[in-house]
Amino acid sequence: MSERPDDPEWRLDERRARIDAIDEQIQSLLADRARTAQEIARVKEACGDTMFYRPERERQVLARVRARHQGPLPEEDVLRIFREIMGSCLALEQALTVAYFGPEGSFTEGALRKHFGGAVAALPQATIAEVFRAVTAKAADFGVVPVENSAEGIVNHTHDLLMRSPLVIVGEVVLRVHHQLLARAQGLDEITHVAAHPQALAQCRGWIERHLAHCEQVAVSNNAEAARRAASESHLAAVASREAAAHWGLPILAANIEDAPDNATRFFVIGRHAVGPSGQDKTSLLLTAPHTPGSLHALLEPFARRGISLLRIESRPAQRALWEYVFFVDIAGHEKDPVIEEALAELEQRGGVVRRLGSYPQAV
Ligand SMILES: O=C(O)C(=O)C[C@]1(C(=O)O)C=C[C@@H](O)C=C1
Repeated sequence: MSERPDDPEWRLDERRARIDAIDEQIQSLLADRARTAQEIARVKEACGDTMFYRPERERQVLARVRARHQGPLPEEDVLRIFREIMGSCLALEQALTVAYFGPEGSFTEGALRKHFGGAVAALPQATIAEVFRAVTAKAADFGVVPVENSAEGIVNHTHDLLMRSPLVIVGEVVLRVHHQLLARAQGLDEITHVAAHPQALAQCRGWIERHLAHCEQVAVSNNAEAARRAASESHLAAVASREAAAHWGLPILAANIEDAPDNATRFFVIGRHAVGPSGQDKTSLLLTAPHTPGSLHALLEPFARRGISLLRIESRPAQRALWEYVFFVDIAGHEKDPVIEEALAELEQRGGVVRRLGSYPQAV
């Protein structure tokens, strides 16, 4: 090895030696952190506490990472690395199984990995109802289901299941959604059919009208299924994710074809046990109001009077009587916050609360 500082080879070797030394420190700190998580597990066990996964604490750790962040790595990348570290530490405490609306390569799996990292066992389910069933039957510890899309609105099926299920919401995940056109065809003119979930077709309506006006649109149960078909049918293109392209070895004929560039999907993490406050929480509620003038106003007024922010309100048929509606309401804060406790007690007294669906940390 040359020793001259102006020699490029010497400069490269010198910096690589620095990276080797830094890696050694990172690895030793990671082992320290992992051993500390194991100690935490023993403390929890000693108190008879079997809740090893603590979404509220994870939210606080990630909020600290974000507050400290100064680059040069992108903030999203640093957050992802810390999520993985926590996920691996948690796996030393307890092996988790998480059911999700599959199949493999679906956006819901992407949301699961964003939230839990790579260390949990992921269990794909054919329907959203199966995800609820797996968690209720303890075949999985948690479940991940889609809730709403910024372009197409709410996922009705998830809301109808939440209405009937004893499970609680323990987390939310927001995922930027990009759609790719996948096909084995050489060019767009060879394609005769374009397949996807109806919501994905709707999210790419403009692009499809401009570039695939000659094609028949095929609605399928999910985009991963569309990709599976595109892998064997050469004149069929699928609208699906990059993960699906990799999974089926399909070329991407056109990238990011969604009409709205800020297209995002929100997911709920569902579980059997309530989550404590993190300091940055949301509470989801199922409310009802009689068919009388001003009843919706009266329902929301206890929140407004106390300065509690209303984040979302959706109405759904109550499934009890024709034209009876329930409201899915998200407010800022945790149900244990004194002002929220007060507002809920007032509403409960009036019969306005059907169910508390859960308090959970806001998505990072
Ligand atoms: O703080 C805890 O309770 C831990 O178990 C440690 C830890 C972490 O790695 O930081 C791991 C898992 C929990 O979900 C939250 C945090």
